[in-house]
Amino acid sequence: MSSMRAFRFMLNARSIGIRKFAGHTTIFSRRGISTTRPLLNATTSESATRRPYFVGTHSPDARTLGKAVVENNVVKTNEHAVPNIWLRDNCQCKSCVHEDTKQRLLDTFSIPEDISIKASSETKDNIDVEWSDGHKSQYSKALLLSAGSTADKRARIRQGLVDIDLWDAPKAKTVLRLTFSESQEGTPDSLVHSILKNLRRYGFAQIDSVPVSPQATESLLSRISFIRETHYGGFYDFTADLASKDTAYTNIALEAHTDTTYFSDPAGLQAFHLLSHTEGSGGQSLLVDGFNAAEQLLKEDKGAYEVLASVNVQAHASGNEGISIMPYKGFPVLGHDEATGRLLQVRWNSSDRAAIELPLGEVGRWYEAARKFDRILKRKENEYWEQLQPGTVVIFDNWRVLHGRAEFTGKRRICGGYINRDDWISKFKVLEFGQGEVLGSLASG
Ligand SMILES: C[N+](C)(C)CCCC[C@H](N)C(=O)O
Ligand SMILES: O=C(O)CCC(=O)C(=O)O
Repeated sequence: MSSMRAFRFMLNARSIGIRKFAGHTTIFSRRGISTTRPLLNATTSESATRRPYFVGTHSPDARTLGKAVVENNVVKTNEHAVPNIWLRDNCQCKSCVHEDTKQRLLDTFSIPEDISIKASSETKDNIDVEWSDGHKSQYSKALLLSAGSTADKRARIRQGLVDIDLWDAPKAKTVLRLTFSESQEGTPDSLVHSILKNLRRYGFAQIDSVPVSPQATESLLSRISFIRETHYGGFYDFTADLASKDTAYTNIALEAHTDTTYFSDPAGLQAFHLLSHTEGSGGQSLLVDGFNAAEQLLKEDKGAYEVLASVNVQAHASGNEGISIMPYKGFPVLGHDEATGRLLQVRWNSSDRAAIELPLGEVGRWYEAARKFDRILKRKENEYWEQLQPGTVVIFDNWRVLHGRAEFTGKRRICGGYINRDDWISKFKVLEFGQGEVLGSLASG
């Protein structure tokens, strides 16, 4: 008897139903609704299809192994037939894809449902086909092998997956610091690429010798991508004056957190440049590698990790007059790529947290798991403290690295900006992999 059937058998006659969702089982009975612990080990359909969660420090293997061939007018990648509709829809010729915009010109659903290959041939690197509707297409074998490979391999270029280094405080201190330089055209691409490589590998980058001005800081950030407008404005230059009704605009200590958990799409990058701090002291900056903390939690308490990966939490920004910003749905603290199981995002902000999306009687499970994560985040060896100095810009991946600050006295002025996740990953992967490889992976990634 399967474990699910055994589970159903175990339930008494009064249960009027079971609903499984996201690994949880909710029992509807005359006594009301209760949600059991996630079915971590049961072979239920959801958990069987959900990929195991992992943090992922190694990028997927770039080699596209195996072979792509055409036999009897059937294109195959590693012995699997490639559906004709997909092949025809992904013809890359100039009449099917706009040469400049790279957008599909072909009307996908004008393709006959019974489209077939009338003639075909292959060379070392390509497969050529003539379709039953007379159209001719060519496909690189690399594209076909990539399209037939694992979800993680297909995500490599799309998500800019490169090897990453998890770090604690001692390790963070060894990360190569970068030095600002500027040519006529502004910050050279080589420096931008170095900044983005550090951001992708470590989740943060420190750039020294930046001119101590909002203008130079904004110019540097804009070389990565455009700065995101929010209810705080765009490029920010702030101090402890509650100009915006958020504790960042005060002098109190802020524990390690990620920003903008109240946005459906939290800011991708955040940057700080301390412009001045006079008539007082304190305000040290804190960075914590959320992916390193997640890895530690996964090793120490898999159940707690699963809870933080599966229970959605709401957040809000409600300080400013007439504003109460919340995401369109709740999101888990540990966000994963459903296709691969890879950790993609840490959303952690106790100040801005709103509802926990569990039946009220069940929320203890979330607090228990969150407390364990909080303890890991607050381990001294995980806390990288640095007193920012004018001239140093720190940029960090707000989807991975948490930040905070010590309380301070006196007048402290910081400028910086947010950059969207999709925009900085776009810039990174084009610089890292090259435009050709990025565009070449669109159909298969
Ligand atoms: C815009 N600036 C960075 C100055 C302040 C942003 C406040 C962010 C807020 N505390 C949060 O955790 O999302
Ligand atoms: O003032 C600082 O150093 C950090 C403020 C902060 O955490 C934020 O703006 O999100």
